[in-house]
Amino acid sequence: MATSSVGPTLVLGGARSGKSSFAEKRVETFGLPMHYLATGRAFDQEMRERIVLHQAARQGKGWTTHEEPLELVGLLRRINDPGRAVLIDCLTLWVTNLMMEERDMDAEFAALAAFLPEARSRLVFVSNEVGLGIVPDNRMARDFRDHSGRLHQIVAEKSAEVYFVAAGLPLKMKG
Ligand SMILES: Nc1nc2c(ncn2[C@@H]2O[C@H](COP(=O)(O)OP(=O)(O)OP(=O)(O)O)[C@@H](O)[C@H]2O)c(=O)[nH]1
Repeated sequence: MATSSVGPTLVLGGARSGKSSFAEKRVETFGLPMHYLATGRAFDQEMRERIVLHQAARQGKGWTTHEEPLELVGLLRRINDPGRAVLIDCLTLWVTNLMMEERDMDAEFAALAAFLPEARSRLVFVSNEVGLGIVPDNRMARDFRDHSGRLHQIVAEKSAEVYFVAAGLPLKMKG
């Protein structure tokens, strides 16, 4: 089975850094049917409003939306096709959701790492860089920071391109 000749892209950045819109524009340049894989969950009114705004921003631009908070690898496998671009927004919320469900993080990350070399779709992952501040004072936040950092290293190692976005400006770190 043919794999995409272009490896994944990873786009990291802080909250409201512009990482998602940079990633969306990147996907639009591929000239492929565009799939948006949302890992976010509308757990409160604020998040519901944010999601509605994101959906409105994508409206009419040819995106197909998939909502999958947990089974990221399963969905990526189901829509795996060299004629598609898939934007995964975002890994951070996937980590949050896995932690809430007390999933085996090592097993989940290993499954993603195993899938990436077989990926046929053109993949762009978005994630929050959460490790730059002071050490969080509670265990769960420290675990979240550590899981996110580990996952970023795994995905970056398998990616063809890695960007860091700050203040709307992308810095290319790999590729
Ligand atoms: N369930 C669901 N979630 C969505 C949808 N569209 C966007 N989202 C989620 O909204 C999240 C982004 O929310 P924001 O808080 O506005 O983004 P941000 O990280 O602060 O901002 P940027 O730095 O610009 O990315 C993404 O991680 C998605 O998972 C959708 O159609 N359905």
